Amino acid sequence: MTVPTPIVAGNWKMNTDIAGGTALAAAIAAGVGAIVGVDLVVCPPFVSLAAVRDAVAGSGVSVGAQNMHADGNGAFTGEIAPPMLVGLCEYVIIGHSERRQFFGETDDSVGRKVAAAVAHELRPIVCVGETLSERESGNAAEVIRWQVTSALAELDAGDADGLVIAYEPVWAIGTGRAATPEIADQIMGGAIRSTMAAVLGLDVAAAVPLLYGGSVNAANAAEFAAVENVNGALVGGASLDAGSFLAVAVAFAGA
Ligand SMILES: O=C(CO)COP(=O)(O)O
Repeated sequence: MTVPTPIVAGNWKMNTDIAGGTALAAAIAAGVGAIVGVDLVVCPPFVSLAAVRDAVAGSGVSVGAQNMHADGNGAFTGEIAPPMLVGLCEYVIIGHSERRQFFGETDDSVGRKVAAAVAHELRPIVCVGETLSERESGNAAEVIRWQVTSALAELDAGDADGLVIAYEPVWAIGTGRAATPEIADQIMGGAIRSTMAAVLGLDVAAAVPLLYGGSVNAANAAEFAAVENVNGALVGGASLDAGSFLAVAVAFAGA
C-alpha cells in the first residue's frame, strides 16, 4: 500500500496583504531547500495568489486557495470559480470550519465543491471536524463520518488521486488547545480512513494524505508527526511566520 508523502500546508486565512504575503512566501521558499520528503503548500488570500505563485516558483513549494465556488462561472458576485484558479494554484481548501460557521457552507455544498475541484484538476484539501458540543456529547466520530461521506459523495475511486483530507476539530482551531495525538489517531485512523475505504476502496483510502489541523506549532508538531495516520498538518497562526512554519515541516520530514 502506498504511504502518502507528508504535506504541511499553511492556511493564512484573512491575513497578509500582497507585499507581506509575497515576503512571507519568499522566506518560506528560501528555507525549504534543506527539508526533504515533505510537500509544503501555502494558501494566501485570493488577491495574493499570483504574487505568491511567482515568489515560490522553482522552490518546490506549492500554492493553494482558501475556497472557491462550485460552478464554472455565473452571476455570483464576489465569488471565484474553479477555472479562475487554474494556473494560479494547485490546491484549494474546501469546507473549512470557518466557511461552514460564518458563510453558510453545508455538507452538500462541500461535496459539490470537492467534485468541482477534482473536475478542474485542483487538489482539494477537504476540512472536517466536530464542534466542542459534538465531542462532549460523544458524537465526534459520527459527525466526522457524515462529513467525509458528504464530501466524497460525488467522487468515485478514480477521482481520489489528488484528494487530501484535513481533520480540524473546531475546538482546537486558534485556541492553543490542540487535540491530543490519541484523539487525532482515533478520528483519522478510525472514522476518516474507514469511511474513505467504504466509499473509495481500501487501497485508494490508504493513499490519501490525512492532515491534522488545530493549534499546530513548532513545539507540538513532532507529536502529531509520530502518529501513523497523520500525514501532515494544516497550520493556521503558526504558518504566518516562516521560521515556525518551516519548523513544523521539519518535524514531518523527520517522522
Ligand atoms: O484552521 C486552521 C488551519 O486551517 C488552524 O488554525 P490554527 O493553527 O491557528 O489553530
